[in-house]
Amino acid sequence: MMQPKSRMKIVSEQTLSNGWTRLSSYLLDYIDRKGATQQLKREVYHRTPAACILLYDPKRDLVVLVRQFRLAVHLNGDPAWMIEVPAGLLDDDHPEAAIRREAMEETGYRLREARFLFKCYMSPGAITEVVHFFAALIDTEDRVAEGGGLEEEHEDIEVLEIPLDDAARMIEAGEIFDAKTIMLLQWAALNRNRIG
Ligand SMILES: Nc1nc2c(ncn2[C@@H]2O[C@H](COP(=O)(O)OP(=O)(O)O[C@H]3O[C@H](CO)[C@@H](O)[C@H](O)[C@@H]3O)[C@@H](O)[C@H]2O)c(=O)[nH]1
Ligand SMILES: [Mg+2]
Repeated sequence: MMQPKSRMKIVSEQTLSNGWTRLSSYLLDYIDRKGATQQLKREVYHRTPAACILLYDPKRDLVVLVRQFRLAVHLNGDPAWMIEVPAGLLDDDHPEAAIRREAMEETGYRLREARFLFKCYMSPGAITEVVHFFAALIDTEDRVAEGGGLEEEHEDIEVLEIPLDDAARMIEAGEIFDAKTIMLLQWAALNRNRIG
C-alpha cells in the first residue's frame, strides 16, 4: 500500500485573507486510492489550538457554563447568546495552563486538578483548529472571582450554574447546541458515578 505522505504534494499556497486568522487556498497533487493523480483545490482557515473544560460540582450536581454572543451563530439565524463550556485559545500556552487561565477569566473558578480527556478536530474539512478537552471537579469555595471575561478584549460573559440533568435536557430542547459543550455534557452523563 502506498504511504499516505507520497500520495499528496502541496503544489502552491496563496493567502486569500490575513485578518484575525489567515485563510489560504492550496493546490494539491493528490493520488487517489486507484492510483490516479488529481489536482485538488482546498481552502483552509488557519485557526490556532484551543481548550475547553467541564466544570462539575459533585456536591451540588451542577455544571458551570458561560453565555456570550457568537456572530457566526447570529448570521445563521440561530439564538446567538450561546451557552457553552468555558473555552479559549491556547495563546502559545500548554493546553492545561491555558484552560486554567480561561476557567479563571471566564468563570472565576480556580481549578485544583484538571483532567485531560481527549483532543478533537471540530471541523477538519476546512479548519486547522484542534480543541483539547478537560474536566475538573469544583466546589463553591473554588470560586475566587467574578469571571465574566477580560474587559480589554471586550468579553461579555455571563456565568451560569446549571444542574447536570437540566443541562442534558437543554440539549434535547435545542437550547444548548455547541458541539464541545454537548460532548462534555455527554461525557459527564456517562461518567457521573466515576467523577463525583
Ligand atoms: N479583534 C478581534 N477579536 C476577536 C476576533 N475573534 C475573536 N476575537 C476575540 O478573541 C478572544 C477569544 O476568546 P477565547 O476565550 O480565547 O476564545 P473563544 O472565542 O471562547 O473560543 C473558543 O470557543 C470557540 C467557539 O466554540 C472556538 O471556535 C474556539 O476554538 C474556542 O474553543 C475574545 O476576546 C474575542 O472577542 C476577531 O475576528 N477580531
Ligand atoms: Mg472563551
